[in-house]
Amino acid sequence: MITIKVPATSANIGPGFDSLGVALNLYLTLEIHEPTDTWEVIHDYGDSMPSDQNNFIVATALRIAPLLKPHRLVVKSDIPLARGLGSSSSALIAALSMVNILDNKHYTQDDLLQIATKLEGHPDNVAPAIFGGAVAAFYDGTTVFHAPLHFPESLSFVTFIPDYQLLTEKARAALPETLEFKQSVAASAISNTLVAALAANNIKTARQLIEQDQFHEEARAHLAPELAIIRRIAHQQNIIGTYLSGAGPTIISVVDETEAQQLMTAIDLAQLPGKTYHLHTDFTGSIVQTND
Ligand SMILES: Nc1ncnc2c1ncn2[C@@H]1O[C@H](COP(=O)(O)OP(=O)(O)OP(=O)(O)O)[C@@H](O)[C@H]1O
Ligand SMILES: N[C@@H](CCO)C(=O)O
Repeated sequence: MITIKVPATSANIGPGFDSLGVALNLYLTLEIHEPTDTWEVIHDYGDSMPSDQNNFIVATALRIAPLLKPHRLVVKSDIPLARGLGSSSSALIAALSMVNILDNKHYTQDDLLQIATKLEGHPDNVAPAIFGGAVAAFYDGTTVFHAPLHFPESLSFVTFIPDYQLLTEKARAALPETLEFKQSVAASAISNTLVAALAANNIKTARQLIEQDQFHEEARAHLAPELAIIRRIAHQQNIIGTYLSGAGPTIISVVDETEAQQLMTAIDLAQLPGKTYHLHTDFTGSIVQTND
């Protein structure tokens, strides 16, 4: 049996829209079992999720390798669907890794990134899902350019996951078609300076910028009302900053390890519709294990 393990991811990290992302310690695993006459996908997502060739993982694999031989697959995941934690990206990477193995494609990580980004449309979930850690990336429509993004080791992620879904498609539809030049320059400079501040362990500057997104959070605020609420709660404490994870509705507060529990307690007291977790960076990225 072969097991593929892919981490969750939190994209944008505030002002880094469609560019910055970090892998987190929630995982999807895909077990490839014996060959079968037709595709079988065993999962615990319920009846709304297909269990045959129509399952997103199989359908993605067949887009790349239409003649791939059917197998029995077992999917387990603690990444909630449509919450802004990269569930679709984890499934996509698992599918491509399965093709790589079953069809002997010899894809490199960069090959996986180029294919996954072309399918997903933006690299900020798939890049950290593949490489692990935090990544800065740019996709020009043909090629993905990427580089590791340094996150100070002491930082972790207080993660509020609402109990409702928000499909990325809906959250992207809420975005403006254009952005005025002066605002675009500011939006870009904020993201650039945040990256430099994180790289320099300059927490003071990072704290001033992580909540200054100009690209997407305002346009999506009505779709993820907990962002403003949790920001107000978190501002009572000395944390780095709070942002909309990916396309939402998950809200993440970047905190020093020692401050996490105090913030989680304060968020829980607000009795918002969802659950709070203390997550950490996954530095490994997606891996393939062969179990005899
Ligand atoms: N393990 C899985 N197996 C099959 N389909 C999946 C799986 N995970 C995600 N999907 C598909 O992806 C959809 C969710 O993708 P979507 O991009 O809307 O949200 P997300 O990836 O969880 O969040 P974000 O992209 O903002 O991080 C699900 O509704 C389902 O169709
Ligand atoms: N950058 C993407 C991430 C989606 O996971 C968005 O915000 O729509």
